[in-house]
Amino acid sequence: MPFSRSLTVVGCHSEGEVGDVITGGVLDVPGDTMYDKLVHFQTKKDDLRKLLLNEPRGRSSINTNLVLPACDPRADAGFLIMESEEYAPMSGSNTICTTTVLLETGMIPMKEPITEVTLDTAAGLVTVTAECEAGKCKSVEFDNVASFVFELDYKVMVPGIGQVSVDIAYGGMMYLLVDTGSLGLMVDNQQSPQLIETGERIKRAVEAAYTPIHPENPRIKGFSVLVFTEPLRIEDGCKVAANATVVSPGRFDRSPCGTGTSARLAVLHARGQIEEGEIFKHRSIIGTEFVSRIRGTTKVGEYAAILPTVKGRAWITSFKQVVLDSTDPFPEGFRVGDQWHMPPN
Ligand SMILES: O=C(O)[C@H]1NCC[C@@H]1O
Repeated sequence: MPFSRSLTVVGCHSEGEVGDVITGGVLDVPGDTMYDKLVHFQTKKDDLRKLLLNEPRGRSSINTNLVLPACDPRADAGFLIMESEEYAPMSGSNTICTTTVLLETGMIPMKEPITEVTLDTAAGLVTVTAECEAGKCKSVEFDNVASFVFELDYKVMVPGIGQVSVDIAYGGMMYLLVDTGSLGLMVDNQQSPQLIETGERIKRAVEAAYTPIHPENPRIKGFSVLVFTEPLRIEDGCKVAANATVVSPGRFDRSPCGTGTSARLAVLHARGQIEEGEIFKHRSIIGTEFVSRIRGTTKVGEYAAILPTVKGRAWITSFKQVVLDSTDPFPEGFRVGDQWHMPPN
């Protein structure tokens, strides 16, 4: 066979966001922690992420997860999250997809009605509780890592827009949160091009002025994602908000974004707008929902932090064998500006 790579991949999406899972074809790599393994892939084996996420095998709006043995003996499995521009330390939609694939394919035995799984991620241990019935994960709830606010109402001058006020928070990835109404915009699919362009511009302007650094793992630094927020509303007695999450290089998260939901909960708590135990439903650009709450509080370095719990669903979409022909001229794929937001030179 002329193939230089052959990978077993289970296709999956969580509330619309694709989080495919590599279940075979990649050997474990050295590293004492999952973050060390993340760095190994980032610096020595980034061709795998590019092969799967770039065209022609991928597209701008997908993620791929790699299941690996856990480093922490308390965990059932480890996994690394590959996104278009980075390896995310943690991700909500990808945790829900990975858990669903691990349980529905029998890589970890499913126990009905509830299966508890501990996953080792680059951001730390994450406990997951899946509601299971007839071989299917009906919902997946994860106890995310401690989330906290770096800055509320940080002011930045954005070329072509003017002064913008942003909140800066960590929810497993580094977030910028911007009130959509403050820019005269709305969370609305019709406004997508404007939201994407504005979001990427704000991100670049804040990046030039501020670098958030995780106090307990300084290797986690710099911004990943921007969330356009809408004010809280009350629906059937619950706090609800829509969001549009701009993932670089400039596309929307199709899910409500689990780490973004965690960052939003940290901001809402810091502003006194939500209390421990209250339900917060976060809606995506396509109207899908994650249900979340604050399960406790803690500290991360000097920062007051919350412990977020987020619940959503995922569905397997395919079982595929992805190959690289050794004569393929694009072993790391390519990007084209009609589908990919190309950053300015
Ligand atoms: O759910 C999340 O946390 C995310 N979805 C894709 C981008 C983020 O990782």
